[in-house]
Amino acid sequence: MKPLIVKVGGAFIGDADAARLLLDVIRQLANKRPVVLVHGGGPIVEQWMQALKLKTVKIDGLRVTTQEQMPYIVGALAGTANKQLVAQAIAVGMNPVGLALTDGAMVRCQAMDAKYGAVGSVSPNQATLLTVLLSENFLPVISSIGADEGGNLLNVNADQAATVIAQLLHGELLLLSDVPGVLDADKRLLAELYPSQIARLIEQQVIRDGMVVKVEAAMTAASSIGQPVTIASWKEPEALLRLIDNQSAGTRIYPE
Ligand SMILES: Nc1ncnc2c1ncn2[C@@H]1O[C@H](COP(=O)(O)OP(=O)(O)O)[C@@H](O)[C@H]1O
Ligand SMILES: CC(=O)N[C@@H](CCC(=O)OP(=O)(O)O)C(=O)O
Repeated sequence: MKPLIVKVGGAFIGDADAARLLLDVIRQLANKRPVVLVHGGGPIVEQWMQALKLKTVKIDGLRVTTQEQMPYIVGALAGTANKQLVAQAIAVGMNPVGLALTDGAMVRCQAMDAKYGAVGSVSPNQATLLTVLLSENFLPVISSIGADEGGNLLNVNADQAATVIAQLLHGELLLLSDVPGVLDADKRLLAELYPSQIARLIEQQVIRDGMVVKVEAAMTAASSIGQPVTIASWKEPEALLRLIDNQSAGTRIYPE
C-alpha cells in the first residue's frame, strides 16, 4: 500500500493536547499503511529568535536565514521540535525515529537564490533509509533541515520537505495546518482547487503568505505523484479519519 506522508506545521509543535489526539489517529492509520511524519515549527523558530533578540523576515513565505541564525534554527527544528514530536509519538505507543532531510542521502539539497540566505530547495534522491524503517514498522519523523554537497546546513520550508518525501516514496500527501484548508475571500472553505483557480486566487491575494508556499508545494506533489493532495487542519483529527474512508476533508488540490 502507498505510504501516507503527513506534514504538521505551525503551532502544532508545542500544543501537547493537539499532538496527542492527532498522533493517536496516526497510530491507528499506521496499523493499516506505512506513515511518515514531516514537521515544521515556524512558531518555535520565532520564539527562539525573539528570546535571542534576532530578527527574521520572510520573503515569498520563506524565512530569510542568515549564517548567524542558522545554529538556532537547526536547534529549534531538528532538535526541540523533532524530539518533542518523537517523545509524543512514544507516548501514544508508536516506535518513532527522529530524522532530518540530511539523513540517509534521502534528498539532494542546494541553496536557493542568495536573497533568502541559507535556504535550500530539495529534490528526491535515495529512499533506502525510509523504506528500511517502514518495513520494520518504525515511524520516521523528519525535520526540514537539509545539507548541500559541500556540507553546509540549509533551512528548507517544511511543506517543500513533505513534498519531496512524497515524491521519493511515491506516496500520498496530507498537509495539516492551523486552518481548515484553503479559504476564499469570505473565509469559506474551498473543497477542491485546480492549478488555474489557484493562480487566480494568488493573483487576487486571497491566497497569501505561507499558504502560497503550501498550495505551490501541493501542486508540485499532485502533478508528480498523479493524485490530489489534501490541505486540512491538525485541529480536527476526526477529519483525518474521514479521509481514510475516502470521504473528503479540507481542500483537495488536483493536478493540472
Ligand atoms: N486563502 C487562505 N486560506 C487559508 N489560509 C491562508 C490563506 N491565505 C493566507 N493564509 C494563511 O496561511 C497560514 C498557513 O500557512 P503557514 O502559516 O505557513 O502554515 P504552517 O505553519 O502550518 O505550514 C494560515 O494560518 C493563514 O494565516
Ligand atoms: C525556509 C523556511 O521558511 N523554513 C521554515 C522551516 C519550518 C517550517 O516550514 O515551519 P511551518 O511548517 O511551521 O511553517 C522556517 O524557518 O520557518
